[in-house]
Amino acid sequence: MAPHALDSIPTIDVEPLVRRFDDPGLGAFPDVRDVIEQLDHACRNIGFFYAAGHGVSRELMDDVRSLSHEFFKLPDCDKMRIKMTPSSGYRGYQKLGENVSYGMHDCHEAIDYFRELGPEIQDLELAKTVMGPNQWPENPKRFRAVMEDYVDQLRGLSKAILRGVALALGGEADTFEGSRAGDPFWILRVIGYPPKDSLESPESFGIGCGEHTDYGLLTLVNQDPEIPALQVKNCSGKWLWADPVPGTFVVNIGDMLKIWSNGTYQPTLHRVLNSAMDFRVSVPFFYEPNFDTKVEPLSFCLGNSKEEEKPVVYGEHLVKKVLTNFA
Ligand SMILES: O=C(O)CCC(=O)C(=O)O
Ligand SMILES: [Fe+2]
Repeated sequence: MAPHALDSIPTIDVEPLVRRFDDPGLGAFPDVRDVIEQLDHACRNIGFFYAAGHGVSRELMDDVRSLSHEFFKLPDCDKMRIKMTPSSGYRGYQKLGENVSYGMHDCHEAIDYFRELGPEIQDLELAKTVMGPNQWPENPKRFRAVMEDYVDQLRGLSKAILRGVALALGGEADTFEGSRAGDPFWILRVIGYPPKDSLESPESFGIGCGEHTDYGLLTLVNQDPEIPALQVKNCSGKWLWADPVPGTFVVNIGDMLKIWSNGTYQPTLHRVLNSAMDFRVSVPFFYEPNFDTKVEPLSFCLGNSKEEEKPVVYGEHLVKKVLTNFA
């Protein structure tokens, strides 16, 4: 079935899925079935939705963003103490304009955190590019503890949402667990976008983050309220605003879900515009497959599309993207 162009991004109350996620009969509850239907509709037709009823407290979501604002206000010399370099495994702080999307410089500054890899993965040649401990700033003092708690909670939430996605695709609830994504890689990006009037050349720097799809499984974005910035391209090519809805996450699917679903669920192009008068913080959390997993169409999705999706090893896809993301 060809996707149907939506004119707005749906909101899904995922509460029944989160509350019952460990129940062996998950897919049989009427309230969960209702969520699954909505997930299927959103993932087929736009690849984006707002998640409400997710159980992560407003206080924690707000704290993550306000600590990020505090960090970005520090003098450059303090921020550069946790500078990202190839030898830091591309973990750490990047100045304004260093990040690149499809060859274009993005107008943002950011800190990247990646899951630290276990000994079995560290021996893989491929893993060497992104190896290394994460770099935590000395200030704000609570930064590390809050971000680590946040990552733990978002891992749990992503796993619950993916059980719903697996059921929506017609598989077992644990399809994205075990050797597929049971030991998931993850990325946390703490991003700061400058206000429009601070830009030397708003024409060339108006793009906070160029048009792209996300490369993993599921992304959960926690964005500042009241600053419209994120835009999503629907399947008729129209840009829709993903305006902030306080207390919700903007959730979108990534390239790996396209392969596993054999094209049934499409990752959607999106971008960020720096058109606001205020400094904007957004903190996307990327929930990914296991680092060494070969991602290939699920058996029950074979035949869904005219052309079968080609398999990729997730870690290879990640490393390729990381190496082209920096100036
Ligand atoms: O800033 C945002 O809201 C989203 C950023 C984004 O799309 C990304 O980092 O992949
Ligand atoms: Fe993105």
